[in-house]
Amino acid sequence: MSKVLVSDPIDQAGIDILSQVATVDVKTGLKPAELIEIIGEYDALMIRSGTRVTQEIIEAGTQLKIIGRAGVGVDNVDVPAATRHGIVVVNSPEGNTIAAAEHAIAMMLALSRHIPDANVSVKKGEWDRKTFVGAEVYKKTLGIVGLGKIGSHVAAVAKAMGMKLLGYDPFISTERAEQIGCQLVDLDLLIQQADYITLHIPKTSETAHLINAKTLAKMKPTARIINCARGGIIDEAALAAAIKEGKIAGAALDVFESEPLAESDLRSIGKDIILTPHLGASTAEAQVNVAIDVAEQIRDVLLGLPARSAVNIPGLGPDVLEELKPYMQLAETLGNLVGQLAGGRVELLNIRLQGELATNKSQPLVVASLKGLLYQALRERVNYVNASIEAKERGIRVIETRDASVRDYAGSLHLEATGTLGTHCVTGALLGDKEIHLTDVDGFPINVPPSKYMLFTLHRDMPGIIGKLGSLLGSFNVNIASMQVGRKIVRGDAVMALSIDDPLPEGILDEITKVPGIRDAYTVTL
Ligand SMILES: NC(=O)c1ccc[n+]([C@@H]2O[C@H](COP(=O)([O-])OP(=O)(O)OC[C@H]3O[C@@H](n4cnc5c(N)ncnc54)[C@H](O)[C@@H]3O)[C@@H](O)[C@H]2O)c1
Ligand SMILES: O=C(O)CC[C@@H](O)C(=O)O
Repeated sequence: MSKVLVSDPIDQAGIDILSQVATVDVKTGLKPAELIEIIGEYDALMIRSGTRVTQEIIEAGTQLKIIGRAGVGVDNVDVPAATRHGIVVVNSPEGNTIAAAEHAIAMMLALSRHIPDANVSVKKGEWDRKTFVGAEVYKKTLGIVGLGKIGSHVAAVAKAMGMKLLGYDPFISTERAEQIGCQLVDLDLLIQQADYITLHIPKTSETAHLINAKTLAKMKPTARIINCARGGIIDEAALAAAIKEGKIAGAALDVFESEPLAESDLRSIGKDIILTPHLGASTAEAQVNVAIDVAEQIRDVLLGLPARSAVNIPGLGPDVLEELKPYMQLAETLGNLVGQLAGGRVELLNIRLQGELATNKSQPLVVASLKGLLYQALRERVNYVNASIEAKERGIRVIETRDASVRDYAGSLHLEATGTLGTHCVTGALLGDKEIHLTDVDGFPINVPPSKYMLFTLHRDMPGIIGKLGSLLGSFNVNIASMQVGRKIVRGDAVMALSIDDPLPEGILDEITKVPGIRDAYTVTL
């Protein structure tokens, strides 16, 4: 049975799902060295934002197949290192969207009305109504930086409260911004005009210290800024100074450059700053959502199925996966077959998407073909995550082409592998949308489903040859399950495709090629 380590607090709903397929150990608060020591036993690691999954941990996780982040941000995982090791990294892109958006709105209102400090004051026995005079958000301008999932929900709620919306997001269109009800502007204008600024962007090299002493100096003295996205997008020292010097009116922060927040000037600011300990996703609902979302993906991957939100499998979102799943299996089978026919070291793989497949996304099919091609060399170590990297490292060049005019089948895939021992090609299609059929081998038309053990011969189409091959196989106790000949012209060259019940015994291939008329023979295991 597989083993899963849960190293941050995760809702029980997720643990229950994992327990269906694995032994689950919940060990929270581990130090990096403790995690390194035990990670080698586990097939999967499930985390929230508390565990930092470094390259060292990934290298120690020799059995790891998947890292599941119960949340959105994967900045606490070394994703490139996971990719190099063929480990799938999944997240829950939408499970905590509402929770994070509502936290940002709550922060904005709490900051405007000084609710946290007023609450503390009353609890201390005071009745001070002067100190806590606030500001309304109605008719004020909210500048939203990042109009993705959370930013869009913040926009909808803020609009309903009568706020005017400005948005900055270089990756969305004006039309999308209009749909959200935001006027798309550049960052400078947003910073200068907004009464409230809320950040909903990832932390990247471009967004690190996006809000700094210079940008803070351009804000209105009455402006308030909210960060429920990622620590480090705001320069904390510059922010503390700007509030203390009255350059801006206040800030509400849920995330920090370093978490937990250590000694910081931010703590010494009174009612004009609100600090929460990374609570954006901490609602009962969001924790159930993300735990279920990620646990289901870990379960699926441990069962050998694909994950729907893998961040390091390019182009393989749930919609694409649903549509292409049967074709991915076809691509993998053809890759495996053509790799074995080519033998030696493959240097070039030509992938042609034919018929209706020509209009589909090609990247997942390329990845699946490469996974199949590399299977003989790498076995279980190659997967959808690292197939492209492994191929690149082996110097395998990939060419993709499309031909919508091929209409023999609704959609078909043609793979041609050129290597040190020559060139071979195979074509396959799906029958009834599911069943894989080989429809061409080395240019000869056939129509056979692939089987685990197969034998292909290239021979002259002449009387008696099938009988001779059958007798030879019989003398080695090899049972033929099915056989088909593909030829272009009568008594010309032909291909024979045989499904056999067991692997071919050692030495028999040489005997087969000695049969008069048989030029070549290949055995494959699929
Ligand atoms: N505080 C929390 O607990 C909590 C919870 C959930 C998410 N988050 C964080 O919130 C952020 C937003 O999450 P989301 O789900 O909305 O992500 P998302 O991917 O849906 O949206 C992010 C948006 O930012 C935009 N963007 C990227 N780089 C930008 C840049 N340089 N300038 C302006 N816009 C840029 C993207 O185009 C995208 O539209 C992430 O950092 C996520 O980790 C925090
Ligand atoms: O795990 C958490 O509570 C925080 C999650 C949040 O930062 C996220 O990116 O989804």
